[in-house]
Amino acid sequence: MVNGQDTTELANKYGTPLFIYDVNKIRNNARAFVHTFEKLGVKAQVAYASKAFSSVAMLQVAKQEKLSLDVVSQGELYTALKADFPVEKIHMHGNNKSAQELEMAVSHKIGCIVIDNFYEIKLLDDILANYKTEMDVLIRVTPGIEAHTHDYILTGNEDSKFGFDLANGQAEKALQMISESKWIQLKGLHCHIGSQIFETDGFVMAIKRLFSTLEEWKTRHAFVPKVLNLGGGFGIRYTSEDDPLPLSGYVEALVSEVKVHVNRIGIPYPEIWIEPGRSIVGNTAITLYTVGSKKVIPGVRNYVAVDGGMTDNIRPALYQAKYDAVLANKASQKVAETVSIAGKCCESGDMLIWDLDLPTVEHGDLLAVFSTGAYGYSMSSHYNRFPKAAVVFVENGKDKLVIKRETYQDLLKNDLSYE
Ligand SMILES: Cc1ncc(COP(=O)(O)O)c(C=O)c1O
Ligand SMILES: N[C@@H](CCCC[NH3+])C(=O)O
Repeated sequence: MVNGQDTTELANKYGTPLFIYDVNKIRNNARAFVHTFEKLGVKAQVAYASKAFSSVAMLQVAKQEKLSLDVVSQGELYTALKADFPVEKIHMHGNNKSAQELEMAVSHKIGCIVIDNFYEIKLLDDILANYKTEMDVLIRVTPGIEAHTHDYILTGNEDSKFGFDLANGQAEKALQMISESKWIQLKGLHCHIGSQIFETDGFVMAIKRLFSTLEEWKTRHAFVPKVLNLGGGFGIRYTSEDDPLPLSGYVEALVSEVKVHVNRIGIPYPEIWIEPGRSIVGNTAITLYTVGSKKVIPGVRNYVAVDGGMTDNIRPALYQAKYDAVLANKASQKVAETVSIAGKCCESGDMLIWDLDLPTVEHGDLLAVFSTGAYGYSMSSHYNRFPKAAVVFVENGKDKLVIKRETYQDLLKNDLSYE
């Protein structure tokens, strides 16, 4: 069941593979962040990192929950505009923002641009001069933190494609360049150390480094931040190996560490912004698949293949990410075998789960994979020309289709004949 709905009926109604989101859970996650800041009396913005899962319906929910929004491309911004998201609450990221992306952000008067590199400072300044308008920005810095997570989702280390390094003085150079601009208004600093992080030590260490820089900048440049954006990255539970904090725990750790340093260096408490993606949507969805073929290699492994795979969930192939699953139509039956779940792409690496204990698996069973709400649909592809899956929202026991399953016509809509 998902929020009172029988998943086997949803599979009949919408087909598989199918993403099913529990919208009440999305709202609860969003509120856990917002309410904790309110309880602690800290002015904050909780910006949903829409890269985790962006669609018009999802951004409408984020808007209803009074969240802000992090976008990293024109496509994500376009989706936000179509969802009628309040523009002043949209923040734009990107390590290679194009002139068109920046112009779109400027012409729609979005709330803030997170500056990532020197090239972008010049580009943005020229665009703003052209539009004769100002824009609030944050400088994205890399504090030199090696958070405990997969190398591919580390972002706050010195050797990173993102942001300005604090230690080698590049961030300070960016501050100087920006202060010479008539149009760019520096509000503060941004830092995101990585994703799927469980311990608070990495965040605490990053805040320490930010404040040792801010202490120097206060003396050297009389710079006092109005905003500190501490990014996202809060870990969630995929399998029993994961032990995340409650969402409030991450916020409490950030807020109290900032308090220590604000008092130490004698500046007013800044607004705290965060950018959670995974922790808002990750544990709110399952993916339903239909079981097809089974290959038993005696003494080696039992492969069970489903009607999706790396095209709707690249995370196991890309980061060796682990997932848990059950047979939705046999949820109360006893475990009878250990199987490995294969996708249907023409790739040996297209495996969703290794060594999963299930009841006897048969053709036509429904496999429900848990915690697929973040970076599943949003990272899906058309490899082997598989149409993208459908997405259903369930709220208060009612289901609603929010992204249609792609058709073969959709797949070919940009193909032109060469005859
Ligand atoms: C700048 C930035 N903000 C926010 C996020 C969201 O991270 P998560 O989904 O782990 O909360 C990411 C992704 O890692 C990111 O790169
Ligand atoms: N896409 C990654 C996380 C990186 C997110 C953006 N910086 C994941 O699935 O875990």
